[in-house]
Amino acid sequence: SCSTRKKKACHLPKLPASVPSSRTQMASTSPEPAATETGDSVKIRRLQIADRERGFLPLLSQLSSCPDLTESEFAACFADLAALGDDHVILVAEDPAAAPERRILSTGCLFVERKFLRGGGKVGHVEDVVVDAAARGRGLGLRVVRRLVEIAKGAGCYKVILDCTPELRAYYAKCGFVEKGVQMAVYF
Ligand SMILES: CC(=O)SCCNC(=O)CCNC(=O)[C@H](O)C(C)(C)COP(=O)(O)OP(=O)(O)OC[C@H]1O[C@@H](n2cnc3c(N)ncnc32)[C@H](O)[C@@H]1OP(=O)(O)O
Repeated sequence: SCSTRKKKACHLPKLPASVPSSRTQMASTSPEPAATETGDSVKIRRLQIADRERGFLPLLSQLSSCPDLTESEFAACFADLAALGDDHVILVAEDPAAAPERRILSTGCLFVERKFLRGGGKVGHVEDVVVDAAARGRGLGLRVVRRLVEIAKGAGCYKVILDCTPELRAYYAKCGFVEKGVQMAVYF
């Protein structure tokens, strides 16, 4: 939970040289696509700490339970995740023309898992993909997921996997995914 993270965040190890020390923006792995890619001004970039004020949490709450976090709780979670560098990438799509508190229109996350299998291989996990209800059907979900997959490929992952509902099969097929295996879970 974030309260656990909060405690840990006070004792973060010194970051390796490859991880930028910025406390406000997570590390970037490669250049972002041109802002005009889809013919509008929406730009895809790494999560910034200021995105708390731009509607990031209300957007996530369209996906699952996401109670508000205070500024310091948000900062603690951000610091914990930023310390994972390129192993935990959160992308957002920002519309600079929207109202300041509603600028984050889409988000998606990539977690890179290291394995002993495959000679110390890596697997990318795509999580927490959501597009604001008013901005769906404009290709934003596709852009964010494709970008996450590109980042996973660039990081040396041999595959990227995700869990979703049956209704989302067609969407993820458009993003390049094929159905494989069965999803199982234990909830606490
Ligand atoms: C791993 C996870 O996080 S799973 C959770 C996914 N998130 C959610 O379910 C949250 C609620 N839903 C959403 O946020 C959005 O509807 C998303 C993310 C599923 C799709 O985002 P959008 O921006 O609307 O999708 P986008 O416009 O990029 O669509 C890309 C293509 O997929 C298709 N598509 C989009 N959603 C769906 C759907 N639910 N069913 C079938 N096809 C779909 C589109 O028609 C489009 O196809 P086209 O290129 O032939 O026109």
